[in-house]
Amino acid sequence: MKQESADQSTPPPSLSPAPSAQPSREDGDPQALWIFGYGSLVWKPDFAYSDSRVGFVRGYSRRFWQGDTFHRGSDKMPGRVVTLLEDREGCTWGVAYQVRGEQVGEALKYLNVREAVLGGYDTKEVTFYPQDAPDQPLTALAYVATPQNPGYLGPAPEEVIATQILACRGFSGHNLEYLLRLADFMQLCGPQAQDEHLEAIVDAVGTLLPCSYLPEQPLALI
Ligand SMILES: N[C@@H](CCC(=O)N[C@@H](CS)C(=O)NCC(=O)O)C(=O)O
Repeated sequence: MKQESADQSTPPPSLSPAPSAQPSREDGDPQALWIFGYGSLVWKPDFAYSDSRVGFVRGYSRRFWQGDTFHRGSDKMPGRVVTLLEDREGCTWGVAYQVRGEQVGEALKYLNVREAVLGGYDTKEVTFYPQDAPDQPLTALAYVATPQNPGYLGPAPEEVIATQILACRGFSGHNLEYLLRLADFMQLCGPQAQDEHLEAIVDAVGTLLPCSYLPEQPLALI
């Protein structure tokens, strides 16, 4: 699933902040960039940033349809991680991180390895709506695994996805941790943030692990 690393140390021209899409910046930093996270980036960005906002993107649904043979799985037992599926009715909650100045190149260089080279993700421009100011949308960069990438697994019944998640681990930890940290984030976002696909997989995990207790309250993992 490894991809040739493209030179992604500078943002695509289309992401040069358009004045209408970006709040005014005190220092007029032309290199400021927003990066939208909706999977592990939600709890583990692992790059320096200047600001972060909880919010959502419209027109996409989150799905555990990307295979992962490095972070949460292996070549023999690929784990499942999330990608975005274009869906006119879809809405996906996550976190947008603002990187500025030298942070931009450092973040893009790091994410190119973590997401593109190791994860099979491509970059895509999305419109992000901050939870606290949905009338002031931001242009952001998202990492999306398309069906054309070699690690793409595609749709499967949530029970099958849960079974796969329970059986896999990789260099970043168990696939179940990935699922539960994302579920925790969604619980913290509040009742307006729903993700039926994620909830169905967590429920299926609870059914498959009758001995385990999945608390109603967030696990406070993040
Ligand atoms: N691009 C999505 C998904 C990112 C994601 O989960 N990528 C995997 C790569 S396959 C990763 O970084 N995993 C690190 C981990 O599982 O701790 C996001 O914005 O969060």
